Formats: sequence, structure tokens, C-alpha cells
Amino acid sequence: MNLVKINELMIGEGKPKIAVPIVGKTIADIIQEAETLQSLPCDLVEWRLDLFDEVENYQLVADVSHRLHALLPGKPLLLTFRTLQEGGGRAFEAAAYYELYRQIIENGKADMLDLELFMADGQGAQIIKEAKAKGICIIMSNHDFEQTPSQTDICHRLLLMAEKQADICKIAVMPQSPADVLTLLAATNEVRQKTDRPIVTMSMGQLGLVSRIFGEIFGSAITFGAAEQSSAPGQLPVGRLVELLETASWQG
Ligand SMILES: O=C1C[C@@](O)(C(=O)O)C[C@@H](O)[C@@H]1O
Repeated sequence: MNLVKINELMIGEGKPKIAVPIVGKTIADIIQEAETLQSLPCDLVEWRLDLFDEVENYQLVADVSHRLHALLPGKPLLLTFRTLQEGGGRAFEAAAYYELYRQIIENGKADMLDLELFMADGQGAQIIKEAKAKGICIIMSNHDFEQTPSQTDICHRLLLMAEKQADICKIAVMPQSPADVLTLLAATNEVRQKTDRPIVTMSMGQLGLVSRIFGEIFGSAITFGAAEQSSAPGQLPVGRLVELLETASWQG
């Protein structure tokens, strides 16, 4: 397994690592959330750029990323712009998406960058190279907020991410039935035997809760929990998540 190591954090072994999103719209809210997160039992922090009112000011984003990084020692920082097509907060041209990411890589401070699978070609491939040259880990991602694709499709997308040089391959899908949850879990278990990259999967909403708790058993390396406000349906408050992961832990 190609574990991903960021400072002391090892992703891809043991219990799933807990990520908590920062979802504020203003700088004041974002900083306040980061201060709250300092004392929460999470392993990494995701800043959701698409929810930030001033995301079009790339230099400001880069500056705030430095502040967040400094405020959160010991908690690697993941920067994510979630596009509207994949459940994000705002419309953004592809050119703006790439420019934002380029500025972050050049002037900002991030340990990890979320790059959507469907943005990974062309300029995306260049972004991957530039990020890696700076030691920034790439989490490649795909989201379906409507439905759960077939097991074959989920596996295909995750393996494609590995081919495109993702360090971590992530997919979040919406179940419409218990069978959909099983599909996601089966795909997770299948892909972990076919790739050496850590994978991250979740079946969203109440129905998919099992996928956010039993990642150690089925093969998902990160689980997202909420501080005050969640960034996707089904995220548990981080304190509850810690307890449940402990209970669900397989290998101790
Ligand atoms: O990709 C993900 C996973 C997620 O959608 C979830 O379902 O927990 C939450 C997002 O903030 C994150 O970027």
C-alpha cells in the first residue's frame, strides 16, 4: 500500500482518519471555525473554497490558507473547490478553477488539494505535476448527489483516478436504497484489492451512515465529520464519529 504520510499523519492504515470541513462564507467565520477546530479530535481539516464569498480573489485565498495552516498545527490542510456539477456552492468556469488552484500552489499553503476527476485532464494534469513538485498531495474526487452508479462504474472511476496519478482516490455517492449502500461498500472492497492507493468512499445521507463508520473494514481511509455545520448529508458530529470509529475498529 502506498500510504500517504503528511507530517505525523498516516493515511491508508488503521482507523479512517477524520476530516472536518470549514464551511464559512466570510473570513471572520472561517477563522472562527479554525479556532474551534484546534481543540476538536480531528486528523485533518478541509477548507471548502466554493463556499467562501471572496473565492474569486485568489491572492486573498492564498493569504487565508497561510493563516489557517498556522492556526491548525498538526492538522494537515486540504483545500477543495467543489464545482456546482458535483454538489458545490458556486458556478466557476474551468479556467477560474485551474487559476485558483495554480495560485494556491504558487502562493498559498496546503498539504492536500482536492481535484475533481472530470477536471484532471489538460490543465488538470499540469496542476497535478505542479502540486506534487511542491509536496502537495492530490486527492482526486467524484460526487454523485443524485444516485449510486453501478459497482463497475464506481470501481472504474476510482481506478481511473489512480491512473491519473491521484495520491488518494475518493468518491461520494447518494443511495436510494439499502442495495445502493451495499454497492458502494462492495466497490470499495473491490478497488482496495486492485490499487495501492488509499481510497475514500462514502454513501451519503442517513441511509449511507454505515459507510462513514466502517471504513476500516471495507477499505475507506478518510471519513468526514461535522463541527457545527456539515458540508454533505450524513456527516456525523465529530465527537460521535470518534466514538463510533473506536467501537467499529477492527484491528485495534
Ligand atoms: O468530498 C467530500 C466528501 C463529502 O462530500 C462527504 O460526503 O462527506 C464532503 C465534502 O466536503 C468533501 O469534499
